[in-house]
Amino acid sequence: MKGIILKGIGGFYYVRTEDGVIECKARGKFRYDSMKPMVGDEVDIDLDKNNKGFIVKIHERSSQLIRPTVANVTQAYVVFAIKHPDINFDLLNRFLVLCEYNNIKAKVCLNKVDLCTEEEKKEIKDKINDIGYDVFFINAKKKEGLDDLNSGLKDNITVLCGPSGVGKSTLINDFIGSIHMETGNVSEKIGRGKHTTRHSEIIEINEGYLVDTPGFSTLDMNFINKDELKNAFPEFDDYIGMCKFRGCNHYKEPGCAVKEAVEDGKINKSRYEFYIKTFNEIQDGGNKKW
Ligand SMILES: Nc1nc2c(ncn2[C@@H]2O[C@H](COP(=O)(O)OP(=O)(O)OP(=O)(O)O)[C@@H](O)[C@H]2O)c(=O)[nH]1
Ligand SMILES: [Zn+2]
Repeated sequence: MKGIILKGIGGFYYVRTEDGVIECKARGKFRYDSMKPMVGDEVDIDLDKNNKGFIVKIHERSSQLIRPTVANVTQAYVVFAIKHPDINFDLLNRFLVLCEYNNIKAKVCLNKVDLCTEEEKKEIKDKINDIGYDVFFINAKKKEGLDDLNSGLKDNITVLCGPSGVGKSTLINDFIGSIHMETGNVSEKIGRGKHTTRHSEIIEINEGYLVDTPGFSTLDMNFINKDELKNAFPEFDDYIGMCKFRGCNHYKEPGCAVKEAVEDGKINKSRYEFYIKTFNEIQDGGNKKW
């Protein structure tokens, strides 16, 4: 039987299958393996003669986050506030690069729309669309503008990320609150303390899954090397193979198609500058902690 791990506590894994959620243990081989089951894993399970579940196979992962520890996240809602705190574009770019690096599709959610004017909205939207990402304006406090984000959960494992104070917890509660109201199971999710350590979990919602804690906290600094960095800018993809030198870093090399595209205004200049700044932060040859 196939399923997906919703949560893991104390050696037990709760696996969503066609026949409901089944409590499973991992077969011995996984305990000694570096590849332990993770929340989000697609697994095969067997039932023994006492109807106890065992994980017998873990399918290949498309992505693997460390904090929270969740496999196969497909999508990130990258949450920033329009104001309070103001958008820090450097930080936004970091989140976007981390998403690309982790093979996760990013959608930019701009919260606290109640605090800005239409002109301000347009200006920010143009800027973010220009670097190639969709923008969703929301008011998490009043649960406004959430329809597209709610329907976007379908068929995805979604994590919310973004800096402190932008409304991530409010938004997670908006999503989870609606589902728990539907199922009448409100109590479990109320009063989730900020400082209590808890296991992460993916919550079934709108035919998809939502990671119930924010990911990529600003403290999460991933390892990334220069080639991985280059590949984390989707706007460079159109120019792959067009630079004069193979393995061009789009930096000081002559005949660089990416640099030409920047000069022609086809690639956003501030994103390119962010690329160069980050490139310089990464030491030659090896991985450097951001
Ligand atoms: N004006 C306004 N305030 C909001 C909105 N959404 C959330 N807030 C407020 O913003 C503050 C921060 O919200 P949180 O949900 O705690 O933010 P967070 O991103 O989870 O913050 P951390 O836990 O520090 O990472 C709270 O006081 C919220 O009430 C909104 O749409 N408009
Ligand atoms: Zn180049």
